[in-house]
Amino acid sequence: MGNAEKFDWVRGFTCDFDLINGLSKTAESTKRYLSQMKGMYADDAAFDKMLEGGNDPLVYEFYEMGAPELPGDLAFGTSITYPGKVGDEYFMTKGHFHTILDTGEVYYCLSGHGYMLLESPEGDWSLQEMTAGEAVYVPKRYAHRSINIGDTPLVTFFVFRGDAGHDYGTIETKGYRNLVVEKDGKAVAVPNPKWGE
Ligand SMILES: O=P(O)(O)OC[C@H]1O[C@](O)(CO)[C@@H](O)[C@@H]1O
Ligand SMILES: [Fe+2]
Repeated sequence: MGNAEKFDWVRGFTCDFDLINGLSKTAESTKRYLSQMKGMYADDAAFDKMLEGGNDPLVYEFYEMGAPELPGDLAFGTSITYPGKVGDEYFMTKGHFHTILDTGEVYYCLSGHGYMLLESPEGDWSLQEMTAGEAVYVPKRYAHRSINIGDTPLVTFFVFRGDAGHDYGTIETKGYRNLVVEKDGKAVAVPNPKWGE
């Protein structure tokens, strides 16, 4: 049974999410493996090397609970980005704009350490630091990507409008203007050499 049928979106329901690892015993997660992110990391050689020998690390997973795609419903769940790097670039989600660009989102960090990378279509961007207990507001119009800069899973709980939708087109074609890499043991933002390609 899929998540949409498991939960009563009309009369209400409860669902568990672990505070440390973010996983649910009730809902099924959606998993994204490294092979599904081809071209998204700056270092293609390091990317290909990590997939050698049939390896395909799990980069992140999240819960699509099956919220009705309507303006009055709320999609929510946890998102778990695992620790790791491709070359010197930290593991991250693909990231997306909302199809209805004028819709925001809230993320509350349950555990781990990372950044939410925000970027508007006009190129305004920022990194919002996430540690347990911090909430990040993703304003309408901003693309958002979670980046794990720690060595434990980065676990967040998110909520957004049910009909917002995910627009991956821009991110998959142009990318983000900046990347977050490890330099001298620190996480720093650097210009994305592939941006606009
Ligand atoms: O869209 P991406 O970057 O693959 O990541 C999915 C994440 O975005 C969300 O849709 C929340 O915006 C969650 O489902 C999950 O945290
Ligand atoms: Fe979103």
